[in-house]
Order: sequence, then structure tokens, then C-alpha cells
Amino acid sequence: MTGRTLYGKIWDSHLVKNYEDGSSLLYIDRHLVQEVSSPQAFAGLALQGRAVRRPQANVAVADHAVPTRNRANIEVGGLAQLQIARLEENAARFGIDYIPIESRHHGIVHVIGPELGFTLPGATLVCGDSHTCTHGAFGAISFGIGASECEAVLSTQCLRQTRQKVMRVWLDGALPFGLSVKDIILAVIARIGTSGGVGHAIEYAGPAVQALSMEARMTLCNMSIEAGSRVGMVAPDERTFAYLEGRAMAPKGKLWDQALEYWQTLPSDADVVFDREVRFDVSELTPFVSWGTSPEESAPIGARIPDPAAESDGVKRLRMQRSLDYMGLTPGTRLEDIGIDRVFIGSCTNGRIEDLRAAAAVIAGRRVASSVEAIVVPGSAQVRLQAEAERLDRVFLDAGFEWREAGCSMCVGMNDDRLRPGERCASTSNRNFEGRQGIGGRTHLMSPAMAAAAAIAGHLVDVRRMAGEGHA
Ligand SMILES: CC(C)[C@H](C(=O)O)[C@@H](O)C(=O)O
Ligand code: SF4
Repeated sequence: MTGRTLYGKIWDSHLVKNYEDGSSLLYIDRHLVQEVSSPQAFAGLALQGRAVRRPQANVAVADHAVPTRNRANIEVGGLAQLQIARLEENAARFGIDYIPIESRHHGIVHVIGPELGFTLPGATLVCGDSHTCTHGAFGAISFGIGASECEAVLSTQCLRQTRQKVMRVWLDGALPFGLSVKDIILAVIARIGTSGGVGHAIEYAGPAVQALSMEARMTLCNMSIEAGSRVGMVAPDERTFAYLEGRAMAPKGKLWDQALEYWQTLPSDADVVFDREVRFDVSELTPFVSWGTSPEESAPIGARIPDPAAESDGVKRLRMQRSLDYMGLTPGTRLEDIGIDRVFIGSCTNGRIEDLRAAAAVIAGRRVASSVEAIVVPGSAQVRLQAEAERLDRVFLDAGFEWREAGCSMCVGMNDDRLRPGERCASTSNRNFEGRQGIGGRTHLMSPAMAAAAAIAGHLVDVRRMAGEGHA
């Protein structure tokens, strides 16, 4: 018998029953609830007079619609206030823990789950949000679900799912100076495409993955959905355990010891055969930025805008042309010659403390270009407080950035933080499709260090060059 994968082990331990059509019923350990995707699920429960099966398996937090400034004066009767109030009411009614926006535990669901120790290795964790794949960084099966599935989880703690194949993304080599995991994942998606992972859970493995911090592993897994995979995972290791130990909702004492023993059995067995495998050497990478309206349309910063005329595949050619029209870009332009109007540092991809440190290191002692409006939105209150303790807020403010409160913000523009039509943004978020950051807005995805460098330069720029300009 060949060995089992990390995914397979967790799947097997949560399997309730198999159905004849090939699908299965899975037990779900944990459910994160946010304001955008949950109202319909709660309304469904209320309509049928059903209760939440295991209230303590849920945590609710409002993140998408929350304003990131003037929170004391949220417009009463406005959409944000109504959405936040609705979530709070539903949580109270169904006995679920709700984290108020004033709490020091508030933040984006995918940032606070791990911070609280709610996200654990070996668990099944879901949320009505596609970037739930983030939590797989801890060695969990974690994926986004739709509103009717949220209702099923709330009322039964189970979910009907189809077992995925498993693709291993093996990362070798050491990441060069000035690069981050965001460059890796953009390069991976540029190579395998936005449907490269469809039908598969991705397990990221190899020396370059083991070397990553938990924050970086979260960035990696976060963008699995942008490669078409609902699940991204990294095997839990000493770094995972060290991150979780002592967190508010992590097991304590004897339970911790038991958990640790079990978690150590989770990594994929050495003799396991993956359904698919792709390999990358990260030591050959240069910083990546997206130029189009799909994360797959990304290239090394030293490149030029590609020419659709050179593309032999007709469908791709049309898609590229459409991207360039929307982005207001012409083939042959050097990526470094693209001027920007806005910078957004934040989101569940890159709104963690390491991301802010990396951006601040580039910004320290410099000024945001006069033509650029730049904001930093920490992914959580914890990140914000930590950054303030390190005086990173001063670094950003002194350079001309705005320093905001936690939330999804300009990643998705569901609050007031949006691009104006035609504006071009260097963004650390994960999606760049048309209108994502505001109607007519143009998004270039990149790492926090690259976004910071763009803020200073006023155009896309290779951060490694700025680092060489006499700054430590
Ligand atoms: C609004 C929410 C349901 C959505 C998602 O599912 O991911 C959002 O978080 C996003 O990033 O597009
Ligand atoms: S930060 Fe962006 S990607 Fe993450 S959950 Fe919020 S809207 Fe979705």
C-alpha cells in the first residue's frame, strides 16, 4: 500500500459517508462567518426554525464592508452599518462568538483565524469566502463555500464534497534578496495558469516552502484559488507549532501535547504518489508584477508588455487584447515605465506584520511620490498594534502614507476605499480583474516591497534597484 497525502489523511479522518455519485459527506470542524456571505444562510435557518448545531465551532467577524477610518462615525442606516449590525444580531441570536469591529481581535477573517489559534492543523475549516484556502498554511483542509453550504454547515456541521486530486507544487532553491513569497506565487500562477489547479488541492512542499515563515505560507496558500484550487496546503512543522502555541483558542496543557502528537502524523508519507507535480526553482526568480486583468497575466518586472499579435492561440490573443485595452497599456512598454496613481498595502494576502515590515524597510526615510495616494491597511487589529509598537506607522505616515484600521478595504472596494475610474494602483492584494478595486480601476498585483517601491518612484520599479540606492 502506498502512503497517503496530507490532504488524504485529513479527508479520511473527517469522512462521514460516501455517496453513490462519488461525493462524500465530510465533518467540518470550524466555520468562519463574515458579513457578506452569511445573511442568506442565517435567514435560511431562521425560516426553518433551525438552530446552529455547534455554536462554539463558529466565529463571526465583519471585514469586507467595514470602513477603515472614522469608525466612530459610521453612517447610521448606511450599508456598512446595516451589514455589521445584521452579523452581530445573527451571531447573538444563534449563540455564535462575534468579534466587534472595536475589538483588538478584529480583522480580516483569514488573518484573525490563525492569530486566534482558531485555525489548526488537521482540521477542516470553511468560510463563505474564496480565500479560505489561506488557512491551509497550517496543514488544514480549508476552503471557501457558497451561501447554501454555509447554511448546511451551520445546521449540520457537515458538508457534501467531492474529494479532490492532489497536486504537489515543489519549490526548490533559496529566494534571492529583495524577493518574497508573493513573487513566487505570481510566477507559479503565470506558469500553470488560473485554471492550472482546477480539481486539485495543492500541497506546497520542498526546501523553499519549509524555509517560509507562517505569514509567508499563508500568502502562498491564499492565492491557490487564483490558480484554480479551492485548497492550498503546507504540511505542519515546528514553525507551525511554534506559531500556534499559546494562542487564545489553541489547545492548552495536556490537550496541546495530544494535539502535537497527532499533528506530527499529518505530513504526506514519503512514498506517496501525487496526482500531479510541478517544480520550480525559486533562486531563479525576479520580482513579479501583473500587467493584465488576471493574476496569470504577470511577468518579471524587467519585462515589457507582451504583444497579443505574437500570441498564436486566438482565444488568448483576444483575452490579452481586452486586458491591455482595459488596463490602458500598449505592447512593448517596459513594465518599469508604467506610472501609478495609488498604492494599496494590505489584504488577506499581504496585510500581515511581515508584509508591513518589508514595505516599511523600503519606505524608511523616503517620500511617497507627489502624484501618488498611498494607504496601508493592516489585516487585523493585532497587526496594527504590533506595527505601532514597532513604530512602523510612523515610517508610513512620515513618508506620506495613510495609516488605516483593519479590513478588506481596497482589495475589493466594498467600503469607501476604491479606485476612481482610470486610476492605476500598485496593490498587494490577490485579484486584478476588471473593476475589482473600483469601477474602471486598474490593478497591478505585486509584493509589499514592490508596492512600497512603486509608491516612492511613482511608477512600477524593481525594488532591488531602490535597495541598491544607498539605503540599508
Ligand atoms: C465577498 C467575498 C465573498 C469574496 C470571496 O468569496 O472571496 C471576497 O472576499 C473576494 O476576495 O472576492
Ligand atoms: S482581503 Fe480581499 S481577498 Fe481577502 S477576504 Fe477580503 S476581499 Fe477577499
